Amino acid sequence: MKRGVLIVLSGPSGVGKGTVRKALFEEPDIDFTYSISMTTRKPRDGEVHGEDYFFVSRDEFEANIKANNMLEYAEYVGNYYGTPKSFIDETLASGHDVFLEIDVQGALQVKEKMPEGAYIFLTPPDLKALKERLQGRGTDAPEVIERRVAAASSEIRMMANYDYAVVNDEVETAVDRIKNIVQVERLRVNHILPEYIAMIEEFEK
Ligand SMILES: Nc1ncnc2c1ncn2[C@@H]1O[C@H](COP(=O)(O)OP(=O)(O)OP(=O)(O)O)[C@@H](O)[C@H]1O
Ligand SMILES: Nc1nc2c(ncn2[C@@H]2O[C@H](COP(=O)(O)O)[C@@H](O)[C@H]2O)c(=O)[nH]1
Repeated sequence: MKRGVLIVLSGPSGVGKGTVRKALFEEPDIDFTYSISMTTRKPRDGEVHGEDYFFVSRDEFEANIKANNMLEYAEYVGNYYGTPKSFIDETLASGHDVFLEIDVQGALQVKEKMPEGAYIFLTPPDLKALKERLQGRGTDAPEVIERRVAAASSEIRMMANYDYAVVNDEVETAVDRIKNIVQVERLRVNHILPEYIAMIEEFEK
């Protein structure tokens, strides 16, 4: 069976990753499996355990790190965030595409381990717009917003390590750009070749 495509959407906090991901998942021709992250951050109003995140204590998160259960993890503005590993392996092996929405530190860790994925950096039109989006979201205290904007400057420099850059000027345009990227990914030799190798091995038995 052909493995699924691993799609990693990353970029600074407040750029619109969650907004773009939700709009993408509503498209009728999209059938990606979302990887639910684990975090020690407290839930925001309306966030649901097991849907938005697995909300856990610091002790529980650290036990998962020790048990080697995390594909990647990062400490971001005072909290742990990470991707449970077994879910990713099993979903890709079953032929389903997996979509990760994670920060820059985490995305680069995943790229080291799984270079075959599509690494997409979502970028704001400019830093003023980024700050306004964080303020407009109304979920973070002013000092947290300052820390997130400060982190964005160095994160944007890390764009060089990604395969694709998508500007989130308009949500619908960003969604279309990501859909085009995934179509190209399906044509990459590293996605198609393993199926042919398996076919040849079967044929030569
Ligand atoms: N293209 C856009 N134009 C204007 N506002 C946008 C756009 N995309 C997202 N936003 C707004 O920006 C704010 C931040 O978006 P969102 O929460 O999706 O960002 P995020 O990158 O997922 O943040 P975090 O990494 O902190 O979870 C939201 O209020 C959202 O409505
Ligand atoms: N390295 C990881 N980063 C993650 C993961 N899940 C989410 N995130 C990123 O953390 C920041 C802050 O998120 P918020 O929900 O508190 O606003 C943001 O950039 C997320 O994309 C993960 O599993 N690993």
